[in-house]
This record gives sequence, structure tokens and C-alpha cells, in this order.
Amino acid sequence: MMLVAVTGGIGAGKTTVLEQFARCGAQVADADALVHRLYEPGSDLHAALIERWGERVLSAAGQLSRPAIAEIVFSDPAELQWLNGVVHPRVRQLITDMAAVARPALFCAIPLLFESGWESDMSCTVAVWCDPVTQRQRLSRRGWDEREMTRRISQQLSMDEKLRRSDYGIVSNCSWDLLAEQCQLVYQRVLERSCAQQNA
Ligand SMILES: CC(C)(COP(=O)(O)OP(=O)(O)OC[C@H]1O[C@@H](n2cnc3c(N)ncnc32)[C@H](O)[C@@H]1O)[C@@H](O)C(=O)NCCC(=O)NCCS
Ligand SMILES: Nc1ncnc2c1ncn2[C@@H]1O[C@H](COP(=O)(O)OP(=O)(O)OP(=O)(O)O)[C@@H](O)[C@H]1O
Repeated sequence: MMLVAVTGGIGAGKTTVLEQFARCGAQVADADALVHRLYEPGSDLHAALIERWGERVLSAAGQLSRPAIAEIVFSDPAELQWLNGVVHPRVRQLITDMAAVARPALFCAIPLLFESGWESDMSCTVAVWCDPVTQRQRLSRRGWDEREMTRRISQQLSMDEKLRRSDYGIVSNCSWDLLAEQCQLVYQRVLERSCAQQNA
């Protein structure tokens, strides 16, 4: 099994890099998207979140409202810790199951890789990095104000630290061509590493 984590700060460019790896032929997954699927009506998490927070986290259509959940957990560390505690084991298991059948490797975007202590599950790790000014410009385009950006960023390790702890790094505040070239190079290196590990 070869599982490659693509990590980095919020808005660093993980999804964009993952799309480039997919173009190279990789099988890809995104932990944020997997979490969103785990929240669908009928799931045990849907029920657990309503039991804890009541109707205020429900939309009119009966879906869990992510903005409402974000408002609760990013203003109260105890609630964030509770949510992480119920969500992370489930998403970790899902990713492990997907990686077990992926060939030659699964590349998975995992924003909280180091914060959650999952790095030991990984064959290798790739950090996506951009400078903090670019990061905030990108996040403001999502309609997030300074408060929303700061409270999310403050729940994570810095992008510098994520880069320092990773096997490979990709800088995303550059031209699209240069970003694509970096992704191709890292993809080749990761596959060479995978072959070397399997032949060892
Ligand atoms: C709080 C929620 C409902 C907000 O949903 P929303 O659609 O606004 O954001 P989305 O899920 O797309 O995440 C965007 C980014 O926020 C950051 N973020 C999300 N959850 C967390 C968290 N628990 N701690 C710190 N940062 C987080 C990540 O950088 C992520 O890439 C959602 O992020 C969530 O359920 N988080 C808890 C699960 C989790 O830790 N997910 C991260 C992947 S393991
Ligand atoms: N080289 C680049 N040039 C211009 N824009 C870029 C570049 N790389 C990424 N972006 C833009 O930056 C924004 C954030 O990128 P992306 O959504 O991939 O980040 P992310 O790390 O997945 O974010 P999050 O963790 O918050 O979901 C996107 O709008 C993307 O198009």
C-alpha cells in the first residue's frame, strides 16, 4: 500500500496540486470532501452532531449546516476537540481503506495531517506552501473576513512547519506552468520512491 499525503495550510493550494497529480495519472482523494460525505443525512455522524448541538446545525432541507458547525467549533476549543475526536478516526479509516486498493498509490489531501498525528500512516508527505499574504488574498476571495481566516489558521500548524516536516515541498504562489512542472517532478519522485520501497 502506498499512501501519499498532500498537506499544507488553508488555501495553500492542496486541491489544485491534487488536480495536477490526477492529471499525471494518480488516484486521488480529499479528506475535506470525505468528511462532508460522512455528514450526509442517515449517517451516524449526522445523528451525533444533532444530538450534541441540536436543530441549530440543521438546514431547512435537513442537511448539516457546515457554516453553523464552523461557527460553533471555531469559537470554542472544547467543541472543536469533540468534533475532531468523532470525525478523525472515521476519515482516517476511510482513507486507509481507499489506499489499500489504490494502485500504484493514493494521493490524499489531508490538511490536518501533522496536527492529527497521522504522518506515521503515510508512505511519504508533500507540503504545499504559499506566502501568508497570498494565503489571505485567496481566502478573502471565498468571502471569509479577517476573523474567519485568523480563527481557522490559528487552529493549525504554520505552513512553514508543515513544509519543514514533509518529504517534498511545492510552492504554489507561482505561475500555473511552474506549479504544474513542480507537481510532475514530485509525482515522478514519489513513484520512484514507491518502486524502491517495494523492491527493497
Ligand atoms: C468545521 C467544518 C464543518 C467547516 O466546513 P467548511 O465547508 O467551512 O470547510 P471545509 O470542510 O471545506 O474545510 C476547509 C479548511 O478548514 C480547515 N479545517 C477544517 N476542519 C478543521 C479543524 N478541525 N481544525 C483546523 N482546521 C480545520 C482545513 O484547512 C480545511 O481544509 C468542517 O471543516 C469540519 O467538519 N471539520 C472537522 C473535520 C476536520 O478536521 N476536517 C479536516 C480534514 S481531516
Ligand atoms: N499558482 C497559482 N496561481 C494562481 N492561483 C492559484 C495558484 N495555485 C492555487 N491558486 C488558487 O488558490 C486558491 C486556493 O487553492 P486550493 O483551493 O487548491 O487550496 P486548498 O489548500 O485546497 O484550500 P483549502 O484547504 O482551504 O480547501 C484557488 O482559488 C486556486 O485556484
